[in-house]
Amino acid sequence: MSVVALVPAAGRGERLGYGMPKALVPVNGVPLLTRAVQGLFASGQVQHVVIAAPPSDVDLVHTATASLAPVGGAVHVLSGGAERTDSVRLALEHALRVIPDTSIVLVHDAARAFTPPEVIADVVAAVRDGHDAVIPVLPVTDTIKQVDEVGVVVSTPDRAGLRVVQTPQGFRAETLKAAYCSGIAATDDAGLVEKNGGQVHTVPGHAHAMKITTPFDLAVAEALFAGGSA
Ligand SMILES: Nc1ccn([C@@H]2O[C@H](COP(=O)(O)OP(=O)(O)OP(=O)(O)O)[C@@H](O)[C@H]2O)c(=O)n1
Ligand SMILES: C[C@](O)(CO)[C@H](O)COP(=O)(O)O
Repeated sequence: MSVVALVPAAGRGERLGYGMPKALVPVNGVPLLTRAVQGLFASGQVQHVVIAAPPSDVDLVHTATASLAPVGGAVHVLSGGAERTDSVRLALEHALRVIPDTSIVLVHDAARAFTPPEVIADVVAAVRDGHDAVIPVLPVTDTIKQVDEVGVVVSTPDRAGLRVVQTPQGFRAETLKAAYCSGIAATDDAGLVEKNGGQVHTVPGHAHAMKITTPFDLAVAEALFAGGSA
């Protein structure tokens, strides 16, 4: 039975503004996507990685990542979609078609390139333990306000019950397939499972699993990972 990681990597990276697709942006010489795939395989739990690549760079991504797979595993590359959810859907369909023994599916943003392999292994372990859907989370450290359309505060939710959500998000393959067949929308994959009536379990995330979104995030990553690792 295979653990397959889907890696949505087709975003344009407009908020980063680097002038190339964000997944290909190097941090200290190594592209974010390469780092993300290396982390998945370093967890020791993942056999196959399916990358939804920027449509203009499918061949380049294939060449850059093919050799990262361990013996018995493989990296698959396809063209991503217009939105993140389209990219994940395409990668999931590909995985279920070409890797028939897929039992556990991870969905992991290329933009979370520095996620520690231990977090990835913890997510897989929790799915193996019987949870249908598992997400890594961190506590919220700022006070959060809900505001209306003109910026006036409406309420202050109790942050004790709030969590920041990271990836990889892990699923029983059948659970994720059912969620994507439901036709509902959400900003993360576990949100689809939740809206489809499923239960989502949490495990501790890690600060290094931050999503590289802005130039500030990139500068933090370059400083933290200068010379290899923090
Ligand atoms: N059509 C898309 C959009 C996003 N992603 C991926 O989803 C992850 C999370 O998206 P985000 O960090 O928001 O990336 P971008 O969409 O590239 O960012 P921006 O909104 O700034 O353009 C990234 O790994 C990104 O490559 C994708 O595969 N396909
Ligand atoms: C999946 C995700 O990374 C969890 O935090 C996040 O929802 C992706 O957000 P995006 O900015 O819409 O890509």
